[in-house]
Amino acid sequence: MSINYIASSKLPTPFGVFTMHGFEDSETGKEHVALTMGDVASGEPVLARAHSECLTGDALFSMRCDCGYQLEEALRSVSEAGRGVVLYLRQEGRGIGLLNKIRAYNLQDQGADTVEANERLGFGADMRDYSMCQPMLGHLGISAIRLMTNNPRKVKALSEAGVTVAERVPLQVGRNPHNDGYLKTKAAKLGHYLPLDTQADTLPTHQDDEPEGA
Ligand SMILES: Nc1nc2c(ncn2[C@@H]2O[C@H](COP(=O)(O)OP(=O)(O)OP(=O)(O)O)[C@@H](O)[C@H]2O)c(=O)[nH]1
Ligand SMILES: [Zn+2]
Repeated sequence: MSINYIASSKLPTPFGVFTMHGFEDSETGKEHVALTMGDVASGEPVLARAHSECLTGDALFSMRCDCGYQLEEALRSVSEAGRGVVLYLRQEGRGIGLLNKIRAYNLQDQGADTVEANERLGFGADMRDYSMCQPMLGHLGISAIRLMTNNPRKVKALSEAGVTVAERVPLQVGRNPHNDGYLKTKAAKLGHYLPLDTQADTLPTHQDDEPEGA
């Protein structure tokens, strides 16, 4: 694993102006991004998200998963805290790539769950690698994070990769009738801290937000 820092720029968003830092993994050619806001190098644990790419959820408004909602909530939370980092990691489809994820979705359309679909295609349930995170955070001067995730395996993997996770911050947003089964499978088979028995629509989505004073 060899992560090279390439360049930084401003990134204005609906949640405020972030600084975008681009990195390249010279072994895989993957291009990763970190968005920061505020003084992240002060030594105090930094509110952080390690977000795995999901083209369908992050960019195409898919309701099959919770990724897009989580990305939006993470950016909003960092902005509200005035300080934080979102790592956008280019490991689509839990590491199997976009086209294999579409193959997996096709199997899910026929009744498989998200884990069974990966396995039928010959992949593990989760093929991700977090070894780029410590070098990216290190470059930004971040020594400890408060990680926004529902995935205890992500906390463990990051810790094993040399990142100090001072705290796990839950990130439960975007449950809807289309992703309810997927979220239940994540809780039952992948160990995510998500309610198993909650009906869809009982967790908040940004679309459900009421205006102030309503
Ligand atoms: N193979 C596969 N990947 C999926 C599927 N649905 C979402 N993904 C990918 O899963 C990744 C996100 O992982 P999740 O398991 O949803 O969540 P997580 O990152 O482990 O945990 P959180 O930090 O709580 O979000 C992204 O790379 C998505 O592209 C699916 O059905 N099959
Ligand atoms: Zn997704």
